[in-house]
Amino acid sequence: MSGELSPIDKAKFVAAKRAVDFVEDGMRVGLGTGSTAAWMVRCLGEMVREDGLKIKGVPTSTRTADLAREVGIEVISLDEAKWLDVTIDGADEFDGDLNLIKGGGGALLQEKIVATASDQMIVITDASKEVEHLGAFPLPIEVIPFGWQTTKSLVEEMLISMDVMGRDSTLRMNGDHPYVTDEGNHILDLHLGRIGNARQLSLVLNQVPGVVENGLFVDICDVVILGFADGKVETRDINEGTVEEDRLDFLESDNLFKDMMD
Ligand SMILES: O=C(CO)[C@H](O)[C@H](O)COP(=O)(O)O
Repeated sequence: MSGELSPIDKAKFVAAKRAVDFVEDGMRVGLGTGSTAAWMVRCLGEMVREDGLKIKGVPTSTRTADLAREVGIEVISLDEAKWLDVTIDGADEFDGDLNLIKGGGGALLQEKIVATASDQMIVITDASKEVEHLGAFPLPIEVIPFGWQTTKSLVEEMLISMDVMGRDSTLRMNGDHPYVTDEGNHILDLHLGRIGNARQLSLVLNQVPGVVENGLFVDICDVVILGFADGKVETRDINEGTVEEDRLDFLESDNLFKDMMD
C-alpha cells in the first residue's frame, strides 16, 4: 500500500491501534479477517517485533494467517489454543446492543467459532458500520455446495413463513464462479432490509439443512471501538455504554502508519 490513506482507512487504523492496547504478554488472541482486522494484525506484529510482545494468534482465515506470519506473529490453531483471551475483528454492521452482521469478507464461520471461544470479543470499525436496525447489509449465510439451490429455496420459504422483509437471496460469486470459503462452502447473501429479531432469525436459519452458519453475531461482542479519521476514538462497552475518549494524537508520528503511507 502506498500514498495517502483514505479517511476510512485512517479511521480503521485508529480503531485498530486502540484495540491492541487490550492485548498483553502471554495472551492467546483471535485474529479477525478484513481490512480493519488487517490493521490490527499489522499493529500487533509491530508490537511483537519492536517491543517483544509475546502472544499466540489464532487466525480466522488463510488470508489473516498469511498476514500474521508475515508480520512476525506466532500462529497456532484453535485446537492448540483451546480457549482465547480476546478476539479482535471487524464487522459489517453493529447495533445498539452490539449485535453484528459479519461475513462480508466470507470468513464468518471461523470468525464465529473463534469469537465464541474467547473471553472477550472486541470489534473495531469506522462509524459507517453503526446502524439502528441490522439488515441493510446483506446477511451472509454459509451453505454447503451440495444442493445449494435447494438450500436457497428452503431458506427463502422459511423467510416467507417468518414474514421477514426482503427475502431475496443471491449466491456470492468470485468472477464467473461461486465464491468458495476456506471450508470449501458457498455463501448466500440475504437481502433483508431490516431484521426484527436477530436472535430468532439466527436460530431458525441454522435449522435449515445445508446451512452451516449465518453472519448474525448475537450476544457475542463485548466492546466496539469506533475510530475516526481525525484520531478520535469512541468505545461502546456492553456493560458501561458509550465511553468518549480523547483524540489520539499519533497519526502523523506513528511509524507503522508512516510506513503505510510511503
Ligand atoms: O466479517 C468480516 C469478514 O468475514 C469482516 O470483518 C467484515 O466484512 C468487515 O470488513 P472490513 O473491515 O474490511 O470493512
